[in-house]
Amino acid sequence: MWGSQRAPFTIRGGSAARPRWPCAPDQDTSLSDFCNVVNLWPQKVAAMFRGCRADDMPPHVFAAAQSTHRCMLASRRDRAIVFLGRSGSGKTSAMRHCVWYLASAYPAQGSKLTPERLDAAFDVLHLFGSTRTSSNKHASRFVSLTSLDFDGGGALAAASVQILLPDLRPGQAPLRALHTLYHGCDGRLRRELLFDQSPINTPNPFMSSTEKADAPAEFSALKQALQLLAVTENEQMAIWKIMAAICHLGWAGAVKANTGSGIKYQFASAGCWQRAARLLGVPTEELARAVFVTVPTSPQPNANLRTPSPSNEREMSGTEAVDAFVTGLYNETFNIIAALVNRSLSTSARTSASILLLDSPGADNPMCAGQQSGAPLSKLLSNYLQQSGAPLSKLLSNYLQERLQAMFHEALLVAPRERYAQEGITLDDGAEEDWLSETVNPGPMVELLDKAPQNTIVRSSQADLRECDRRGLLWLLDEESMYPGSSDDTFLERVMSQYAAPQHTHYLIKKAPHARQFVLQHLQGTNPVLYDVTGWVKASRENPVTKKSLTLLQESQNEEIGRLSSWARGACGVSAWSAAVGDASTLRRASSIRRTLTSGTAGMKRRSTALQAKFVADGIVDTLRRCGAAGVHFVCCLLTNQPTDVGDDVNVPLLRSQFRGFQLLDAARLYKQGFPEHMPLSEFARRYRLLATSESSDSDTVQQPALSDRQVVDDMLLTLDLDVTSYRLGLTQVIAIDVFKNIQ
Ligand SMILES: Nc1ncnc2c1ncn2[C@@H]1O[C@H](COP(=O)(O)OP(=O)(O)OP(=O)(O)O)[C@@H](O)[C@H]1O
Repeated sequence: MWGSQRAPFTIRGGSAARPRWPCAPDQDTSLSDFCNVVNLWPQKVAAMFRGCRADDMPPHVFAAAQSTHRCMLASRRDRAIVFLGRSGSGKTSAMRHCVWYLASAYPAQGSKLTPERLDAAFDVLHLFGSTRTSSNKHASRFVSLTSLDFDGGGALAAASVQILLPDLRPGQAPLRALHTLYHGCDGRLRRELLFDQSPINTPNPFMSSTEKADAPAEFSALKQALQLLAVTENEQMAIWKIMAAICHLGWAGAVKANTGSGIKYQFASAGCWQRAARLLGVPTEELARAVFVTVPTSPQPNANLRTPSPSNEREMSGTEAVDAFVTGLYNETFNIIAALVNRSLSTSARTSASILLLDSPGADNPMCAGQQSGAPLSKLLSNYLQQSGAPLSKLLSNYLQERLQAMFHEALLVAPRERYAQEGITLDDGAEEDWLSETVNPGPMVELLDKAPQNTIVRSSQADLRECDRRGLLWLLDEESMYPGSSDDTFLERVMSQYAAPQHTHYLIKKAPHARQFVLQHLQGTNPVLYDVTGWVKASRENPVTKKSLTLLQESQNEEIGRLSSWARGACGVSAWSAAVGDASTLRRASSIRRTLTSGTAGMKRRSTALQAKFVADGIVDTLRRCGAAGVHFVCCLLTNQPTDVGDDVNVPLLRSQFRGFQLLDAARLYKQGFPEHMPLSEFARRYRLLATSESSDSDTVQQPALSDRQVVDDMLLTLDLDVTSYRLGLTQVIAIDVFKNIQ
């Protein structure tokens, strides 16, 4: 069921069949329409797109992949597709559809990069890197930057996946892979992983007890996928052992030890502790030391001292230490998985340009997860304020969504207008004021979150000084985490005094009635999220216990575990990301993000969790910018229902709020009323002079300076008898809508 072809936002029959619509506002050639993605047999659907003209393509996510491939081939430059949308709206699925389409439409002869292998790679990554939330059963917990590298003929020759900002904490949200392993592994493996000795009646904070029935099938599918990726039995066993150790540490728990002097912690269950140590291949004492030794026994420092010093060792309880250690172990496992996936996808083939696909955890709003369709916003907000607020990790993923929305705003709303202004063309679309308004611009929210402190102050007034002193929330959090006298309350106080009423940014942030809570109006106020800052100051610095897990794994007496963890580090460089080994363009990109993370301020702030999110976002935006002004395509995925909606009817208020939040109508209006195609005058004259029969098409006239070019092109356009409303002649460019492709 397709939306009508040229109408920009057509939604047809959005009821039961499929509740989500990926659409692709494509900057280069056409603005793809909204559509219902109906999973007809994908091969049949894919066949409709191969070799199809841009304007003949039905609105589908395959069209985004096809036109991006065409642009990449024509320009010989990297191109990118960015998937935007709220959590559960289908970004990951749409990204996987694009990868599947490109792998099956453009295979290189004899290449191992089959659609099945790529599918297996994403199955594995998403099984290890997703968790269950109220809006999505399999919500991604990491950013993936997939690079599909094509040879000169446009065939897929290599691929890689960079993993950024993994937010995988078994103590906070049960992770799918642990659940699948524990409930899905068979008798013999179960004994080897010592699960037969586990205290089944003791609750385990790292595992959920729901939906056990699917686990065996899911586990055997996981093993098959790993096999397809050429992960050996020994490597698989090493991974299972680390994960089983995490489960045993969950049962082991922590208690205060009776030492007489100061506070000390130890494992509550000696049996589970020993089993975890056995599986990891480390001495039991070594394991206990790694987990508990940094938990301080000294009294609290004087609260009045504000001398900078890393402070997250303060007040760490035994349970927090176990959580931090397990988080480190799980992240190392995920790092190993990403390195194995990349080993299986990398090739030594020469490549000429790439398509980058960016998928990230979607903007999340717990308020919407529990809403009834059509309820007034004020009612929702007051219900919502009774709930518990979102943690720091949610703020960091919502921050990345704001950065990506800012890119969308820049590419589809700001850049075209700047081009019209430079070319001396006025556009009467009646939206000038809306567009300039701060409230429909993601910029102020991004500034509120990440504005860097200014060292050099040139001021003329007190107001200037205040403005210079203002720094983003992430920077404030970093500063507070450095001072012994600071707390979550002092952090919130500083944020409120800098940004809430009576400051001019008051429309972006509000204090909530409960202590330590505030609301941020994400995505132009369409996605208000309630945050609770409890524990943020501590969480904003890397926990030293988390790092201990890597050392322990590298020193493991289990040869395979030691080898894999050292190799994965070597292959991937730093913990926050993983890249392919082998392909030059991928390495270039990976190392450019690594440079962003390790040099300058980012390098100095590498222990700051909050600021690392900013620097990773900077790296992603830089990488995408290298694809050029028209090189980034956006696929916006829309949620049509909330999990709690009754029936299958489309939730219209929800849909409207996403349209506003993603600025889709503004972008469509500008596209329709503006002139999205543009070409330098000389290029136009060179390309089309044979079609124009006037004298001006004489070859030597094309060499004349800019003014003559303009005359030449003017004559040509008249000779070509084009609709005068479909183009404008700028100072240096012809800008047009639906012209270039029609006169070929
Ligand atoms: N076009 C579609 N039609 C119907 N269901 C879909 C469609 N696309 C995705 N889904 C289903 O919706 C659910 C959420 O999809 P997905 O995980 O891709 O969302 P997401 O936007 O990546 O979420 P998150 O940001 O939380 O990772 C999955 O169960 C998926 O199978």
